[in-house]
Amino acid sequence: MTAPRTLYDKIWDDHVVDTAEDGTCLLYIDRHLVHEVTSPQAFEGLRMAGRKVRAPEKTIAVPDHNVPTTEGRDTHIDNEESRIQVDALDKNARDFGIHYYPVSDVRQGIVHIVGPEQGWTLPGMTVVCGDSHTATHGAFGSLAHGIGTSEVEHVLATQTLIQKKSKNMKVEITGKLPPYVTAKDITLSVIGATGTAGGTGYVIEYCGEAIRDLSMEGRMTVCNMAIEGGARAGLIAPDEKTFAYVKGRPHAPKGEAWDAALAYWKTLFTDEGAHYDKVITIRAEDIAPVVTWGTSPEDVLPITARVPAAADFTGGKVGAAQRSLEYMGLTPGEKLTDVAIDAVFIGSCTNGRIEDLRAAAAVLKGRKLAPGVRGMVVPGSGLVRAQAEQEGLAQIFMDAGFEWRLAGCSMCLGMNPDQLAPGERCAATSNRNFEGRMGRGGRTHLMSPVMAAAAAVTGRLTDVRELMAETV
Ligand SMILES: CC(C)[C@H](C(=O)O)[C@@H](O)C(=O)O
Ligand code: SF4
Repeated sequence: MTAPRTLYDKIWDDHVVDTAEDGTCLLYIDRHLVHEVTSPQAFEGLRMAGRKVRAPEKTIAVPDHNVPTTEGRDTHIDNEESRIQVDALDKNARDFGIHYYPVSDVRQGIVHIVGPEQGWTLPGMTVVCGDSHTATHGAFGSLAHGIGTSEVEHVLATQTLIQKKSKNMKVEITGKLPPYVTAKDITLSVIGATGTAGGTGYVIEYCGEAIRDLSMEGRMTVCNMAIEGGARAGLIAPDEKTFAYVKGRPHAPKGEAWDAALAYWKTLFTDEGAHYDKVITIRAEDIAPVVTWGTSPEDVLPITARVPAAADFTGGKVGAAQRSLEYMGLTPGEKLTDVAIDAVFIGSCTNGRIEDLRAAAAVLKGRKLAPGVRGMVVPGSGLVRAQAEQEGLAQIFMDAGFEWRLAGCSMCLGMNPDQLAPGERCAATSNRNFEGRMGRGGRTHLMSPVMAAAAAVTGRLTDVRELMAETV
């Protein structure tokens, strides 16, 4: 009998090619996702060394960060730096013969939305990308994490990665989520409880009834933010929902290969009695719709709370809270629901999938954006966009006064024309509220799609449960 193993242990063991004396391993990589920002030097390195991409059939590229989300971007991008990066990806994809979804392709979108959608992300795989939110793919029970540009080159050239194993952490969410409390509230609440360094050195496995109850899209939202809690990766054991989601996707196995894959995937769970180095348990019933008030994703509070004072904190956090409050332009003691907003952003790899858009549209149906508030909905991929149009969601957003955009990272980070003006305050469904993240001087409050939609209607941070208790 082998010792009981965690899900992470199993995936790790199945990918080790070689182990050095100090425990460092060479891991085989099953999928390498590539975007325009972190790949140009890596491809340049290959060119200079006269090397090829080792496994072009396992390498998938898509431009997402720098692309404008308005029409015309397939023929021209105004910003020179963005244009150079997108053009370089076009050329590298062609020259090295990897899979590619250019902006003109309806399948283009945010890399972490495209991978699962196209069936590139499968249970039990190792998935890497030069991007921290690669953690998203862990929702399938795959070991997925971000890598740096020199590692991107290493994976391109060898299809392997040098890694040290992390420790195991279990985050269990017991019980059932209350109404209007979502996957986003789970993941933000976990970070609120553990802090942005709480997961440092760990791979988190999320489990428990509330996680099992989530759809695949909700599970992706949870794993997406594992990195915001400092973890190397987030994982959820695959189950029938996972298999149903994957089945029939363009790059999922078919026929006998499917049966063989399924038999393996069913072994991907943590054995009874396996050891976790750290365990955190949260009751789903205790999770409220939350928003962030500060400039770190750990600055999380229930929407029913008031803006904290720096003095409420201890140690280094006192100064950090003071700076956050100043940057965010907030007054201690003010009710969060009294904080007025200027903009609403619905999108990103955290919450830019079809279920997110359905949830936001259900709140916005028959309602309008508050006067003076600008709203933008940016689907996570061209296919999500097409689906939302077909279901009539796009019309609901436009009727409410939102701009309906093309797919990309958009406002989530200020690398493209979608940005906040200095001082503008935004209710956002993305994952980072850092200073200047959405544009210089811009202020970001992170929340779920239903909470962002509720804020859009009232023009201030809002408890979606109260809004939905009113009749339209
Ligand atoms: C640009 C990219 C390297 C970056 C990341 O790694 O996460 C971005 O996606 C982000 O969300 O900040
Ligand atoms: S949507 Fe935001 S978080 Fe996700 S990859 Fe793009 S920039 Fe990073």
